[in-house]
Amino acid sequence: MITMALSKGRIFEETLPLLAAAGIEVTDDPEKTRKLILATNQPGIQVVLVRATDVPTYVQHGGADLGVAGKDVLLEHGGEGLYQPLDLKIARCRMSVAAREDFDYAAAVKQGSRIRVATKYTQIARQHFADKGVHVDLIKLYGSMELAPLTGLADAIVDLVSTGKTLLANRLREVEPFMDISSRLVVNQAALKLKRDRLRPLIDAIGAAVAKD
Ligand SMILES: Nc1ncnc2c1ncn2[C@@H]1O[C@H](COP(=O)(O)OP(=O)(O)OP(=O)(O)O)[C@@H](O)[C@H]1O
Ligand SMILES: O=P(O)(O)OC[C@H]1O[C@H](OP(=O)(O)OP(=O)(O)O)[C@H](O)[C@@H]1O
Repeated sequence: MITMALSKGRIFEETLPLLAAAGIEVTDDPEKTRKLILATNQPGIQVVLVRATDVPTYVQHGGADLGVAGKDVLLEHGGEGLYQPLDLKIARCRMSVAAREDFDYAAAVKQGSRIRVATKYTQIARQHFADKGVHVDLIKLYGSMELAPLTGLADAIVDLVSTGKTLLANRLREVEPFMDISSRLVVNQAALKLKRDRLRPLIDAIGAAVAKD
């Protein structure tokens, strides 16, 4: 059996056409069933539904042979034990610094003052500010990051931006987009060796579907 880990929502939906191009159809709808193991039209391939942030962990430890995860999630995880053969070019967005409209980010950065940044993406944020030589106090959050500058918890946030609607709705300004994000196919390195005959054609078919788009 080949097991693929996907998260519900945009990753599942945007991966479906790539699987279809490889001849794989998921026969259950994750929005209609409470099942976490979904069958496909191929008896030897199943899909498991996990949290987006858990996909690398499942694949790293062999709970799944392969999966789809955002670059953001992979950078936070570290990518240990994972082979990353394909950028699937789905779930595209960017990682940005955002702040209140009245916060002078450029001046704060130039003056070399310490800034307080709230984020779910502490590894990515730490690396970004280290590259800029900016002193930063990071505050780890698990969601609703937009609230942090509005309540005085932080000067700025590091978060994903796509249309910019979430920032706009909360009167925040994108002050520094710094990384393009898309989702990658990740494969367990041991599984790639042991199940190579089945995994390689699957990876190649998905790769061909990405190239066609
Ligand atoms: N607004 C967006 N537009 C496009 N892609 C996005 C957007 N937000 C997140 N993504 C990408 O999609 C991936 C999955 O996001 P999704 O919102 O489905 O899960 P999540 O809620 O972040 O994860 P979890 O359930 O673990 O908290 C993210 O890791 C990111 O790479
Ligand atoms: O720039 P935007 O298009 O507003 O997207 C950005 C938002 O999307 C993500 O959240 P989440 O996955 O909760 O948002 P969504 O599913 O509502 O897009 C992210 O954490 C931002 O809050």
